[in-house]
Amino acid sequence: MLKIENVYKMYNKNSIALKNINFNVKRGDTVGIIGESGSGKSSLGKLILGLDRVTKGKILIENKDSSSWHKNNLGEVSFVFQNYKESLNPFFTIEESIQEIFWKEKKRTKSELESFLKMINLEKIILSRFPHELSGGELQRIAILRALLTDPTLLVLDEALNALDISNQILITNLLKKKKEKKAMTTILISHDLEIATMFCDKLIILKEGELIEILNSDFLKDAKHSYTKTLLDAVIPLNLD
Ligand SMILES: Nc1ncnc2c1ncn2[C@@H]1O[C@H](COP(=O)(O)OP(=O)(O)OP(=O)(O)O)[C@@H](O)[C@H]1O
Repeated sequence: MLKIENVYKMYNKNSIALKNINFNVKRGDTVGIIGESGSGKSSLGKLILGLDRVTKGKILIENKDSSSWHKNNLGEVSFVFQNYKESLNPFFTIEESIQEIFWKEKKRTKSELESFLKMINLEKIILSRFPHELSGGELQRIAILRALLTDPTLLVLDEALNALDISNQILITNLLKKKKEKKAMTTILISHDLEIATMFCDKLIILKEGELIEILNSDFLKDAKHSYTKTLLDAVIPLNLD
């Protein structure tokens, strides 16, 4: 469903954020984009979402250019960015922010809203609160819930699990897995947290200084060839047991 072909991104003459990136993602796959700070992860995420233009190359979603795809299929692409705190209107209660998702449809009942909150381990009391009255982890779960309620075909999560404690990370990844199975939702998880990425993703795209240095199947992490990938993986999984 997603094809990244010879993609380059330059913000100015002297800095190349992405160099010749090539990979494909199948419908329903969960792919992690991994790399250290400044390696180009968010740049790639924005290009996939059609929020920014490639300098060279092509990004196709369902064979349509990513920049036009999301305009024609509004609602099918969803994302949660690292600045999730700004993703909610500060003047809306959490109830209003969730109802906003259904502006084209009938408003959801209180008990439906409560069951949505239950899925992300939040109490109904949250509904009447404003974003500034929630913790970072609570806000992040609301941002993910809102993204999922749009029923996306493609979900891009940019460092969207990092304010969650481990039990909520597991809860959210299980919720995402269910959605993936039910709707064949494709998920791109941008993260520097290799542990969560190896747990959750089918495939890992490793970026270093704007270059794709390795594509790894999560079931075969031991096949990592690049020394940088091995060092990264060694920090979370002892690979040298055999
Ligand atoms: N709008 C922009 N204008 C100019 N340079 C940019 C812009 N956005 C990103 N860059 C530069 O492009 C490079 C890649 O940035 P990017 O945000 O994609 O990295 P990242 O891997 O997501 O980093 P982090 O993990 O810190 O969020 C960096 O050198 C960054 O300074």
